[in-house]
Amino acid sequence: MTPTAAHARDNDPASGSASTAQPEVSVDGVALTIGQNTILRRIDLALPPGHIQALLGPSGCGKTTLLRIVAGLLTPSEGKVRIGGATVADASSGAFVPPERRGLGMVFQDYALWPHLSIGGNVAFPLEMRGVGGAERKTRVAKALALVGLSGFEARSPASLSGGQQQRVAIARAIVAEPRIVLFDEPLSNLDKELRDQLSTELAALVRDLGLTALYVTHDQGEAFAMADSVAIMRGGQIVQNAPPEELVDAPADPETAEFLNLGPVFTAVERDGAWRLTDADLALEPPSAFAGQSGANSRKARVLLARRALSLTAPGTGDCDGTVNHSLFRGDHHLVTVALDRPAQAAAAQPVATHPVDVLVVSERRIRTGERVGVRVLPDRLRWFADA
Ligand SMILES: Nc1ncnc2c1ncn2[C@@H]1O[C@H](COP(=O)(O)OP(=O)(O)OP(=O)(O)O)[C@@H](O)[C@H]1O
Repeated sequence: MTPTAAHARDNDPASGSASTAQPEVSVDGVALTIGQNTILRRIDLALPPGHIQALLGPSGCGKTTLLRIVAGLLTPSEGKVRIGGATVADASSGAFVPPERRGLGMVFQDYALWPHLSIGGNVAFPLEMRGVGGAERKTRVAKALALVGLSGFEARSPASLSGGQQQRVAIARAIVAEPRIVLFDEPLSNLDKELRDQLSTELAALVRDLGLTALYVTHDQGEAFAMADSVAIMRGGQIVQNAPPEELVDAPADPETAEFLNLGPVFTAVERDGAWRLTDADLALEPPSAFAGQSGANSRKARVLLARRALSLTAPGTGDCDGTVNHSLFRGDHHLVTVALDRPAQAAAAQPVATHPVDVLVVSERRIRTGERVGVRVLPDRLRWFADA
């Protein structure tokens, strides 16, 4: 895709009152219950103009449902959705603006191209719906196809295109009417990894170049982190954390989020005689003072994320803990080494076979053979502590 200049804005009735001070999209206290099922609980989101917001979470967490509520394909049981400052859904008043009047473009996982229409016909469809005349339609279709790298494809049929090309057509169709906002529902998940990486980079550049505000549903962390300004982590119908990717990596909100983001293992630590140690490894740790201050008199347990970025390898006896290499995986430009940390001396004596081995992942530049003894050094300010619930 070859982004050029920013699009002019449509005069859409749903977004005509927009001002740059307002969020382009806001979701306030949205909940959805269907029968006995609570699918979404009190969702709040505010997308400033030009913001790319990803919704990331495991299957069934409610990402698509939230997107469909913003799109107007579902109505919320509670709460309000505003687009460009105008209310488009409000459960308390019953206000509802239908999808075609929300000024949105949409891209779905399955491309959703009409097989009986040519590529040109598919891309022109939103313009036809708006009564745009033939000559202008042709120009705008050509421009949209050029933006996605498919100039001259107007007469082709969808069936003659590869999956990646079909998705480019769907993207052209979503932007041809120059919407302010585009909603993406797992747009790349039907494509193979190489194409996904390429298209996600191109798509992010296109969205930014056009100044679009985007809501982007995915279960692929790499895609969300590469594309989005902020990533909302969803679990069980709720947003558990919404932050820029760097902040999610630095400070995941809870152990489940740390594990979902595959940042490293989370272990239990206990405080005894003023010193904190892992329960199952011979490793003393220093918690941040703010965290130590938060623990009450009875709270002597915590959980701690031993993120890969907090650990490095050193010679045995020269780090914070020694361990034995379980295995080493070559990852193209580094080795990912799994180290079983040594158990505390008294636990090892009482119970020679570790019931809870503390396996940590450490990045290494050299291959290390299984069974080799190593030291592990910890960078205390890269640890993430969680008060035990
Ligand atoms: N019409 C419906 N009636 C009852 N339950 C529904 C309905 N639509 C969705 N659900 C349920 O709501 C939950 C959230 O679904 P949703 O499709 O939003 O999840 P998701 O995070 O997008 O998952 P996936 O990545 O698999 O698409 C699921 O448990 C789903 O079964």
